[in-house]
Amino acid sequence: MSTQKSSAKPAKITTQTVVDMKSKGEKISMLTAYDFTMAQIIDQAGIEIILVGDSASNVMAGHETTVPMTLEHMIYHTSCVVRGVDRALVIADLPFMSYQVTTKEALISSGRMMKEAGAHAVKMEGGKYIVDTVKRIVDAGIPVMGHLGLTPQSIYKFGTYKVRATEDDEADELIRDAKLLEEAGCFSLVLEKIPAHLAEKVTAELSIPTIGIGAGPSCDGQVLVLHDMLGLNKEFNPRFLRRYADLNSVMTDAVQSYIKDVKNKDFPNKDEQYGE
Ligand SMILES: Nc1nc(=O)c2c([nH]1)NC[C@@H]1CN(c3ccc(C(=O)N[C@@H](CCC(=O)O)C(=O)O)cc3)CN21
Ligand SMILES: CC(C)C(=O)C(=O)O
Ligand SMILES: [Mg+2]
Repeated sequence: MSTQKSSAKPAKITTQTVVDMKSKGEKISMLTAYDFTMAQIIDQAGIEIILVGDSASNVMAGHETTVPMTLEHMIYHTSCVVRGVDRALVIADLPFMSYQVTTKEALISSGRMMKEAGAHAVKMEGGKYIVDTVKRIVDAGIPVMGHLGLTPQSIYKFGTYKVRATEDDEADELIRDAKLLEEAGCFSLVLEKIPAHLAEKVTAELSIPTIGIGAGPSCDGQVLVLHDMLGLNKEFNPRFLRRYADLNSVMTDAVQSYIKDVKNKDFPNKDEQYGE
């Protein structure tokens, strides 16, 4: 009989774990979460990385873009997620304008995310112009995930959410940025909505893992917004999205059954009330 306890939990996932997964050729799974309950479910389901995305701006707060998201709100969402997590690596997006103005501000924002929220790492969008900032944050002991390609915080600069780096000069710039971010100390890199062959090239040229969203199958891992892949969200239909459930219909049916039972006086019944 094995001496290993069958109830033993897998080792906690660290940034080194995900870097090692790339060398072993094991794919990395990542999903977003913004609250305790959802984080607990996906952590227990076995997800390796939970991203507290600034997509909370869209999914939680109902904004059109991620631009209005604040550091205070990201700290709140991240602290909720951290309380639900036992083994996954929790990475928090730094919101727009909490890291771009000065390196000092980026350090303060990252430090608050670690100390007040309990994040294990931070993520920030951008290439060349943030590499010095990334270096300082990594030097301070905070792991950083990069994010290139479609960078939603720059939507007002680009004007669309179209696929990025389809032209050679843009693709070359993305490859240069990816290498700079790796040299600056990023432990991993999100590639969003870029051609699959470009993501394949970046993935082959880097020793840190790439996590793709709309970046094809060659990335070392994949990420989706939880509410999108659960089918909670009916309006968002990009080509890269695969829905694994239709929770919108499940919830609508449940709520309509409840309304019907209340109207028909079928709820509550004898067992669902108190006698005294
Ligand atoms: N719910 C949700 N899911 C996400 O994946 C997500 C967010 N919110 N918010 C932050 C960013 C924004 N992201 C986006 C936004 C739009 C497209 C997109 O493909 N939109 C259109 C095409 C737009 C165009 O071609 O101009 C589409 O076809 O769905 C993709 C990723 C990814 N992130
Ligand atoms: C889509 C992922 C990569 C993200 O940045 C977010 O959810 O905010
Ligand atoms: Mg984001």
